[in-house]
Amino acid sequence: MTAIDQSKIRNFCIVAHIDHGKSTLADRIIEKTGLLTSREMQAQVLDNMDLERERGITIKAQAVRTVYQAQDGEEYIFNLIDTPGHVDFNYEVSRSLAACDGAILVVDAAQGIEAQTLANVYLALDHDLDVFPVINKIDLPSADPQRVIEEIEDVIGIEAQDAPLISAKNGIGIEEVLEQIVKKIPAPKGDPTNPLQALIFDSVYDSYKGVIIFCRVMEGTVKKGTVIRMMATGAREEVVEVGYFGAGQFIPCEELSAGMVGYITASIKNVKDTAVGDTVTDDNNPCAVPLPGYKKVQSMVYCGLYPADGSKYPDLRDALEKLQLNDASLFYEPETSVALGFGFRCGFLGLLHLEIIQERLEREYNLDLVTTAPGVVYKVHKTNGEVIELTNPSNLPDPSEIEYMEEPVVNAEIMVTSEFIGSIMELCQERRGKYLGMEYIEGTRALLKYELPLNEIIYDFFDALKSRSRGYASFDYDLKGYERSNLVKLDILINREEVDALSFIVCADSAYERGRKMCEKLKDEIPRHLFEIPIQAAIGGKVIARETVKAMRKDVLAKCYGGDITRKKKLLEKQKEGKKRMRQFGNVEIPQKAFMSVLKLDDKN
Ligand SMILES: Nc1nc2c(ncn2[C@@H]2O[C@H](COP(=O)(O)OP(=O)(O)OP(=O)(O)O)[C@@H](O)[C@H]2O)c(=O)[nH]1
Repeated sequence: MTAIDQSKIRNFCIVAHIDHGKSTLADRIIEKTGLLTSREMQAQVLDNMDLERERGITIKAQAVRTVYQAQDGEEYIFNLIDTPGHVDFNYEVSRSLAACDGAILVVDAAQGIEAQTLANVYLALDHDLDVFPVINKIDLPSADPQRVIEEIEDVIGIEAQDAPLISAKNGIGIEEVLEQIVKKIPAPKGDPTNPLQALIFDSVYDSYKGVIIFCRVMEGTVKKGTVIRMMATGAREEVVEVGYFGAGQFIPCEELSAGMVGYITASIKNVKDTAVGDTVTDDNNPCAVPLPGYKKVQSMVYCGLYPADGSKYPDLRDALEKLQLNDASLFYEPETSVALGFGFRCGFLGLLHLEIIQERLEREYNLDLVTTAPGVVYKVHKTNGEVIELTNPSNLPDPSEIEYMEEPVVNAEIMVTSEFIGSIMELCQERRGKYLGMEYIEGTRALLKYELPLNEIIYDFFDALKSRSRGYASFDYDLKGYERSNLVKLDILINREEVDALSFIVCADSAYERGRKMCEKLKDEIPRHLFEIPIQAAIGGKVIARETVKAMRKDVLAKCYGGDITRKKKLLEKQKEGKKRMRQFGNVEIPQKAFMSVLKLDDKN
């Protein structure tokens, strides 16, 4: 097969605020375009595809190739690269954008620009992508496309007068979007005869093929037999297959050359070797420098994961190992807790990432988990000059050994309608936010800029934001760096014994308040026992708050007058079920929910 004409390739992504219709538009684009160019059809690549179909690969690809027959009579290859839609994955988003030459900006015709629209579009413009807007959901009665066009021009400053007005849901205006992709997104550049330089923007593990690298070739050519080297990780392997992904399957091809997007397999065993953002080069003819922008992923949020049933520890270890095969940003190491026994300290990109992993462990691996409160990474500067990165509050050195501590802070942008500005500012203030400024957009909405400590937003900030703005606020943030702060460790004592898994780090100014609320929460969560249970919050041995769970005999059958044995059985079963989720600590049983209770302390929620 002869090389593909670079001028007929378009590499792009779709950026949008959540729910503005990105996935629906992507589906429509794929639906209205073909799988192969007419020349490829004759070459019978389809034989290879059946093989893939038999194996039933169901990996969701980060990049889909389709072929569009344009109005100028030419065939264009579209590579649609997916970008994750959540701030937790901002780095992955930036690498996906770096693999594109242009972006479609989808904006909801009724809602207009939102915080994520701005964050994503600025990210795309930062990567020098050509961005063109599309107004979606024009079928909605509340749609006001003209207002949204003006908003895009005023706020973002890009031309929007000829933006296609579409309904992705009803398939209206899609043809115009396809034509604009051809006209407004530039063809890729790069020389196929240069040394290989390809950007990894995603990789997935397949038990049969090994790691499948999704990449954009910037310079040079890669084919079966090329010995490739990942420049940052140093991994080296011979290429087994190259190809692209289309119509739900992997389609092998002869080579990937400059400007193309596709996949490479090379019997690599671990996604850790193929880090997102790394550069693939030819080991025998390497490029001079790697592509810019590579960053090692860093966990932002840590928590302890423990099996509810201690005997399931090996199962949890196996499950984490399997998940990590496919998720290089998941970190874990064994730890022990006095309260919870053997488990793991795990690191995540953010709370959403944590929730996804927790959910997968529970659903796919059938594990009952106890999760300790998530926390951020603190930097502890000790008096002897040593700096510790603290991921588990229990490991905090003795206060006499601490010179000072630092915590991560973020730059946050909150978009909100004017009537809620007051209550959102109040919320940011409560969360130790530093006000940076405010911009009005279209008169009725404002973009608030705050600097906030990360540990104030990983808990219930998003929920609080939503409830205080009746769902109207949207939010985006970026890690800024570390700042010195007056922090203390708050310990919780139940029945006069410290429960290490409940300790957390908190700003000294709000320690009293947090301690009090925490005790109140725990009082509600911990069931009554045969004896009285004091719940105390303490800093460095000094008790600052106390609640008591009164003694009571718990008789679940008390409600069952009459002799309905099935009903009794059901209740006893239910109680047994509840038991599994409890942790025995000393004489006290603590339900799993209690360990997460530090998360929801906002009164106004
Ligand atoms: N009325 C109307 N609804 C639409 C249109 N396009 C998408 N939707 C709906 O809007 C919702 C969100 O659409 P998605 O395509 O999932 O949005 P998204 O931006 O991909 O959202 P995330 O995947 O959550 O980031 C879905 O319920 C769609 O059915 C449209 O043109 N008109």
